[in-house]
Amino acid sequence: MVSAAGKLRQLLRDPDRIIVCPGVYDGFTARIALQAGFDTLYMTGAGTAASVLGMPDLGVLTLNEMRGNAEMIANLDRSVPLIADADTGFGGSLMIHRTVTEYIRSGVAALHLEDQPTTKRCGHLRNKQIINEDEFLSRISAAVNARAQSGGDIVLIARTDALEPLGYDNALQRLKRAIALGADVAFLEGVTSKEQAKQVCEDLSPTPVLFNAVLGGVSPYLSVQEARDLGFRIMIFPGLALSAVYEALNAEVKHLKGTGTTPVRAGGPRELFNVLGLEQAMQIDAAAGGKLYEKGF
Ligand SMILES: C[C@](O)(C(=O)O)[C@H](CC(=O)O)C(=O)O
Repeated sequence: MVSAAGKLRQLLRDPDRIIVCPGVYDGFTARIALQAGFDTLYMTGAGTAASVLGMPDLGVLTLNEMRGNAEMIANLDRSVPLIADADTGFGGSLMIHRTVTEYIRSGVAALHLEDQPTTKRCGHLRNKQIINEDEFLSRISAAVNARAQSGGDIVLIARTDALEPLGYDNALQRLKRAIALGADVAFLEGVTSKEQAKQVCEDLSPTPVLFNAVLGGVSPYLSVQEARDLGFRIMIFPGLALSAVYEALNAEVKHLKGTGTTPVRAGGPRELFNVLGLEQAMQIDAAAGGKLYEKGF
């Protein structure tokens, strides 16, 4: 069986293709994206912090929390590769070794590692701090070595947040050196214009470059087609599910609080459970000779 990373590598081999990954952060949002037919997913750290901890994206998640969430999402449908956030790698070289090894064991197809200190913040917030280049490259080396020693595979995405504090040339150099060490994909966080977007894809060619579509963030709005035309090979939408849930639920709780009523809906719990695999659950029981669900629900 081809590994999750192997599947993602196959998709990356087609130079005309852009891999589109809706950002999900739990089983439910992942199932909704899978049902819509996406063939790759992205697990957002910001969304994981929000859903697991009820906290903002400020480097408070531990490896176990992030890895556990990624493992659950990656294994809902193992034919769909999951790209997962690994923030700063959660510590020094030994921790990064452990992070990469455990993400591989968990069935994650790709992870991104960045050059912020462990007291990081979302890349689209202001006044970011940055670790020095040698430290960043040592993170990347630790990841590359861990992959080689694991006997498995994972696509390594080097992310730099150096653009805002240090400028384009410095950020580009970090990415080039990370690629030379064995990173497979480059991620320039917080691209500020379409010209810069095109430039980074050209400057790093033929290495695939990822575009982080944070709606309302510092980067220009790009459609999938525009991102592809600019040269990007992967596009993630980290805030997609978070914003949709926030807007929809915010309106509903306010409505309930204000009026004491909720909207009347056609679909009940069965429709939601169908998205979550009700049919497969029935089949599993029937295949084992069970009669629990033979009359349906
Ligand atoms: C991609 C990202 O790391 C994430 O956690 O999903 C965030 C996105 C966000 O906070 O909206 C980032 O860009 O830093």
